[in-house]
Amino acid sequence: MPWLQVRLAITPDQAEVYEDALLEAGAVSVTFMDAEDQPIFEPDLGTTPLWSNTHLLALFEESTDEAELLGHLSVLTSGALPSYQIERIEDQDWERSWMDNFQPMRFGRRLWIVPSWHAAPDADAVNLLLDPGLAFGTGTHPTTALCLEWLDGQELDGLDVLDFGCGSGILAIASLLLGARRAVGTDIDVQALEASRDNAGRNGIEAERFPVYLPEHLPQQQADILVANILAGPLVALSTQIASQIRSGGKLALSGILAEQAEEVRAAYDKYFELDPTAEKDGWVRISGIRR
Ligand SMILES: C[S@@+](CC[C@H](N)C(=O)[O-])C[C@H]1O[C@@H](n2cnc3c(N)ncnc32)[C@H](O)[C@@H]1O
Repeated sequence: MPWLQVRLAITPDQAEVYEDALLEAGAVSVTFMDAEDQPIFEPDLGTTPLWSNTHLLALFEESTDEAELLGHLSVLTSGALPSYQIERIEDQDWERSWMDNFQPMRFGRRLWIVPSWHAAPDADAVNLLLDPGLAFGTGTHPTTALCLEWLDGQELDGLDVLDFGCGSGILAIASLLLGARRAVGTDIDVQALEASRDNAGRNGIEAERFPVYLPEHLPQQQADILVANILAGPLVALSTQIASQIRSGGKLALSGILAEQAEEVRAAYDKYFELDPTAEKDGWVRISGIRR
């Protein structure tokens, strides 16, 4: 059955009012989505935080009259309707209509991230097929992009990689497709581990080449390459562990760090690594280096 989908661009403080108004206007479902692939980390207990730019997607039955619906919403929100889009969508498409915005992207020279439902623009490139599921990591966020560009520039043939905070598995899978022998992923979120396994399968990577673990079960092995796109706080707290999981001469790339946090993170890693100059993209940075 086709549906009428209303998409509203809102800020977190508007969420409750608009969710209530949409339900009252007859929406059969209301979903919140990140408009910019921004991570939300460690919410305070008892809170349900939303992204600073959130999209609210509401589905109405196809027979719903658009003009009547907008009039009703306008009254319910005291005339302050935010910017909106209305479209008619097929039943099988509605959950995934947002994916239209996720297009193939190239990182560095060889690597493309290709949504799993899209044809690869360059069949001869290194194409990573991705369906992020509920986990973070599509390449649209600057922190992921910084790590993918770094990986594309490395000689990874035959190396072992550790992806700390693997999310969708994007960095580990990219490493494997770029020639790594094996990648290990770890994440505190079981949905991320599931998404990583699914995305590995989608790229023809056998489970033995990309085992994933909750941090408490992560084997204490040393990798040749370690990537960690987490956040400055955890990266500083984890610096000793992260350093212990890279062999001498191995390489590290960290991201999830805001430009103003770069010095604090560099200070925590400086004693273990010969650090490269900090790379920056849209206010986020990457810190990389070689294990002493
Ligand atoms: C910004 S996402 C990065 C995902 C993917 N690696 C990427 O680059 O797009 C950070 C991920 O780290 C995970 N995470 C946060 N703290 C962690 C910790 N202490 N140990 C392991 N994973 C952690 C989160 O659950 C999330 O999936």
